[in-house]
Amino acid sequence: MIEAVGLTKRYGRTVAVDNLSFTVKPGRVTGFLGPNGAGKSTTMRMILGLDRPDAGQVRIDGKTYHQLDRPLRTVGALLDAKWVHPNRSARAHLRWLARSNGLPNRRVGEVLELVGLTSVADRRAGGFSLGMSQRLGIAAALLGDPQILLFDEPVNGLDPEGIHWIRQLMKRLAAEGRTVFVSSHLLSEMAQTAQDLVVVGRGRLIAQCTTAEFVDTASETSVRVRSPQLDRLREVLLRKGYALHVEPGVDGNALVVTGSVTSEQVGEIAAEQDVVLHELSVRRGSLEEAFMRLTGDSVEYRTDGQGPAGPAAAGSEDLMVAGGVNR
Ligand SMILES: Nc1ncnc2c1ncn2[C@@H]1O[C@H](COP(=O)(O)OP(=O)(O)OP(=O)(O)O)[C@@H](O)[C@H]1O
Repeated sequence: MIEAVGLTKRYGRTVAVDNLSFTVKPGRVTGFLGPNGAGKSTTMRMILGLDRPDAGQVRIDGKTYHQLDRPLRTVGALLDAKWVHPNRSARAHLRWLARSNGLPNRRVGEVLELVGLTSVADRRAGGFSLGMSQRLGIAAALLGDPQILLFDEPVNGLDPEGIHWIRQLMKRLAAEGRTVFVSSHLLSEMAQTAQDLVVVGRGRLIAQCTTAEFVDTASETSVRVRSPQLDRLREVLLRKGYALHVEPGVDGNALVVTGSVTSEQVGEIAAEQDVVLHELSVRRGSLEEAFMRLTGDSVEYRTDGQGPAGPAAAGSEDLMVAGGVNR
């Protein structure tokens, strides 16, 4: 369990992390999401005692990192995959880490096997591809068999096979009852991996909830309907005040009904009017859509030429409180 309370970190005039409180539970993968510069790496560094908070605190199983007797046995982290002496082999690097942390040498062979690096373990780590370096970083994080794992952007630059491997590994570690906290920009990746989310913007908490709650509250669900009597259905729905648009498709035109609408409502209206339906499907919003909606105003640098945006939008927070996302 990781618990942050009022965590704050300033660099000169920049407030990198601003009164941030959240909890990361065991047995689940928790995604740490936020736009560039939102304070994710700074938060991870404070969890690991690498940066000192200006205010607030963060505890790992009730203790600060510096209070842990054997830190590597409690918490393992992948922060920077290239943090390894380039002339050392993967095995030598892990042996050195094991020795300096009082961990048994046999763990080196075990973690090399676990991350699939056994066959290249005696090669110079400096010649490793990014994917191999990520695996070595993960081997180092797992060396002390910790119950808590932190991964900062673990899938950055990886090919689909590497991404799939990391996704499965994180799920397995959580299924073993460990606490897995992982930051990423890749929303579709997080949607497939994380059960819980901590979402930040400009150092402040935007939401802490399950991934499903986040998507449901912050993005729009719509109903798609196809019918040989589409014009008639469209007319009735418009008369009843539904918002909709026509969507051309390979299987003919469809109506997409938006707003607070259920497939039951659309289906019943069609039945009342004796309109034959060929399709009635619900489309859920994506994590990406929800994320853009809630973090849109807290993006530090934009590509629309407007430069730095204002502080984390009060509007976003209103939306969350209203929707009950922020717990
Ligand atoms: N050592 C530092 N000195 C000065 N400013 C810093 C330092 N580290 C981070 N910052 C600033 O603090 C803010 C948060 O940065 P941080 O790297 O924690 O964000 P992030 O969410 O991890 O971003 P990214 O997704 O781009 O990695 C940014 O404005 C950044 O420029």
